[in-house]
Amino acid sequence: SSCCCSFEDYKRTTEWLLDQTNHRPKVAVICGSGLGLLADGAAHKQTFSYKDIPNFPVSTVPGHEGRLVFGTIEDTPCVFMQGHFHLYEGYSLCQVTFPIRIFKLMGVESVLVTNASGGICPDFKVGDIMIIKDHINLPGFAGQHPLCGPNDERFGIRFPCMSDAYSKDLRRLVLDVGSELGCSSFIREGVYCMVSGPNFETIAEARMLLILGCDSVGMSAVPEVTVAKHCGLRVLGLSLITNMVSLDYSREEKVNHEEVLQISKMRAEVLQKLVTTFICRYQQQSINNN
Ligand SMILES: O=P(O)(O)O[C@H]1O[C@H](CO)[C@@H](O)[C@H]1O
Ligand SMILES: Nc1nc2[nH]cnc2c(=O)[nH]1
Repeated sequence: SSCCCSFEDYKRTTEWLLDQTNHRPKVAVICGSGLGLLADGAAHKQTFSYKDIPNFPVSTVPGHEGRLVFGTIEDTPCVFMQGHFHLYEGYSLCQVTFPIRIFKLMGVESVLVTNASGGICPDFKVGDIMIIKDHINLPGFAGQHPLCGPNDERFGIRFPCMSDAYSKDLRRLVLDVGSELGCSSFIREGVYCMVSGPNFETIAEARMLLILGCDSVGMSAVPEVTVAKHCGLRVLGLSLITNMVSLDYSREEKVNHEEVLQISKMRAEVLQKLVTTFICRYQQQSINNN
């Protein structure tokens, strides 16, 4: 899975966007399944359909609007991806992570990745918000990795460190904001595991993930976070637990995407409050380096 996008491709898209908008975002928010609403709190919005942006992939999954929204949260210039891309859609990981490098070239400093995932940790409940502390890149173990192929030093080094992929400062800040908003009872921290999907886990797979130390499982985030870390962006990851993964053969519940969307729409408002307040505090504290 070597990279299919050249530096010129990234540059062309970046220049096109810089030409079309006066917004100069500092924070990028990636909205996961059913979480497009996170952009609603922004002012001075300017929206682009993915299909109109040169080189951009388009969204093919329900719950992903396929729009790039520029706007401000208080004084912070932001860009929101309403919908992101997945390996299971047939995209290469280079396409999946294409927007991250565009954000980098536009001057973004921090990326806030959100998504929906299934709870593995038995203490979790549906509706919990898990701050991603670390991840397991399962497709990466098998060579499905966004940084495979020639390394472009203009973005980052050949062998990036991943032990600090999720900024400690940003995690602390979102925990503080969460407790200030009275959300502490449903904010968790944990390890997110990426699988390629598109099927949900078998029970044996879910049990394996539990043994491996995963707290939740989903089909996104990890490629974007990896590419963001590679090019020096700070990362915060928030995963909404939309369902509990069956670990037990006696359980009758069967997960489906409609249920995932239903829970994320139900919790989007809370998550929006958390994200917008986080961005305000982020700006106030102007955390400059990790
Ligand atoms: O990770 P996001 O896109 O938020 O959504 C998660 O939910 C979808 C499955 O219901 C998959 O796309 C999975 O990755
Ligand atoms: N792989 C996976 N992705 C999800 N996205 C939302 N819920 C789930 C889940 O249970 N498993």
